Parts: sequence; structure tokens; C-alpha cells
Amino acid sequence: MAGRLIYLIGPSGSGKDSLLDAARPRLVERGCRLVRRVITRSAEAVGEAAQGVSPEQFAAMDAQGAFALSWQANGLSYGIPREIDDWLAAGDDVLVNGSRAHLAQTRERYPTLLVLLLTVDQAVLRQRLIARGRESLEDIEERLARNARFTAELIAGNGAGLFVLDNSGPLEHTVARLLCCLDHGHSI
Ligand SMILES: Nc1ncnc2c1ncn2[C@@H]1O[C@H](COP(=O)(O)OP(=O)(O)O)[C@@H](O)[C@H]1O
Ligand SMILES: O=P(O)(O)OC[C@H]1O[C@H](OP(=O)(O)OP(=O)(O)O)[C@H](O)[C@@H]1O
Repeated sequence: MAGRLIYLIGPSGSGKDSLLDAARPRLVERGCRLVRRVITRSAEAVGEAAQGVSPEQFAAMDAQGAFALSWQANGLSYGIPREIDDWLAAGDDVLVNGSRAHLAQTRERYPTLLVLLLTVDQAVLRQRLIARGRESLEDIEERLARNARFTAELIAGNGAGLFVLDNSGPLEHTVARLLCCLDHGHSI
């Protein structure tokens, strides 16, 4: 039986990477795979959770069919390696750090996907982005503006197939909600 594609989306700074990191051991215990994204960002800025490549390397990988999914956002290109299709075919669940803008295309390719939308209060979000210190203030404002366009639209338009996880509180609470959602197919 094919595994489930679990597509984690949410505003920049809502805590997607933090949540995946914190939940990693317990996800692995449950047989859920996590994939390392390929991003056209410097190796220092991508951290362990992604592979940093140049735009030329990314284009070459894309042309060779290296990606199951790919998109552009925030001036960067993102690729999800094709190996996820082998894992899904083998029956493993796969959790990916996805894009809200690319949700419709992802759903076309993976119609049974489970969508997890991570949310956080807007004021908390601004503070977290500033504290993270990865982007300039101008870039942060652009990310916040991009966020405002998505969240309400997604919640209004997706209903049944989408679970909302609020990450305004302690990360450990969000980890518990994520695991509950995966174990029971619903949020708490
Ligand atoms: N529940 C939380 N409580 C406090 N800080 C958090 C929480 N979740 C994430 N953060 C912090 O918020 C910032 C953005 O988180 P990050 O995981 O990089 O978000 P994303 O991957 O969605 O852009 C990081 O500095 C992270 O440490
Ligand atoms: O369409 P959107 O939902 O806005 O998403 C656009 C991209 O931004 C996020 O990545 P990235 O890790 O670069 O950004 P972040 O860490 O700042 O969230 C997300 O994972 C997508 O790849």
C-alpha cells in the first residue's frame, strides 16, 4: 500500500523547520520519512535540513528529473528529491516542508496528501523572524505580506483535507499535536 505524503506548510517563521527538527526522532520511530530539500541558498544558511546548491546546479538537477516537486519563492528555488516517490511506493509516510503557493500542483500529483498548516499569531511571527536574524527587515516585511495573502484563503478553501496546528505556544505542544494528527488522522 502506498504511504501518505504529509505536506507541512505555513508562514515563514511559523516554525516548520523547528517542528520537523524537534519531532524528528519520534517521526522516525513511527516509520515516517523526512526528506532533505535542495535550496538555492548558501550551505551555511540552509543548515542540516537542506542541501544548498547554486542556481545552475539546481537547473541541472531539475533537467535531470531529480525532483518530485519543485517551486520558486522568496527569490529562491526549492526541490524535493524524487526518492520520496520510492518511499511512498514502498508504503512509507513522507513528511515534507512545502509551499503554500505550490499546494494546488502538489495536490494534483499526490491527490491523497495530508496538509498540515502551521499558524502563529502575526505579532509573535514578526518577533520570531527578527530574532532568527536570517533575513533583512525589508525581506521580513515581504515575507509577512506574503503570509497575509495565504492563511485565511487556505483555511476557507480547503476544509476537510487540511489540519491546522497552532505554534504560538511552546514547541513541545505543537510536536504533540503533530504526532496526534498523524496517529489518528485528525488534529486535537
Ligand atoms: N513554538 C515556538 N516557540 C518559540 N520560538 C519558536 C517556536 N517555534 C519556532 N520558534 C523560533 O522561531 C524562528 C522561526 O522558526 P523556523 O523553524 O525557522 O520557521 P520556518 O521554518 O517556518 O521559517 C526560529 O528562531 C525558531 O527558533
Ligand atoms: O509558498 P510559501 O508557503 O510562502 O512557501 C515558500 C517557501 O518558503 C518556505 O521555505 P524557507 O525555508 O525558505 O522559508 P522559511 O524558513 O523562511 O519559512 C517554504 O518551505 C517554501 O519553500
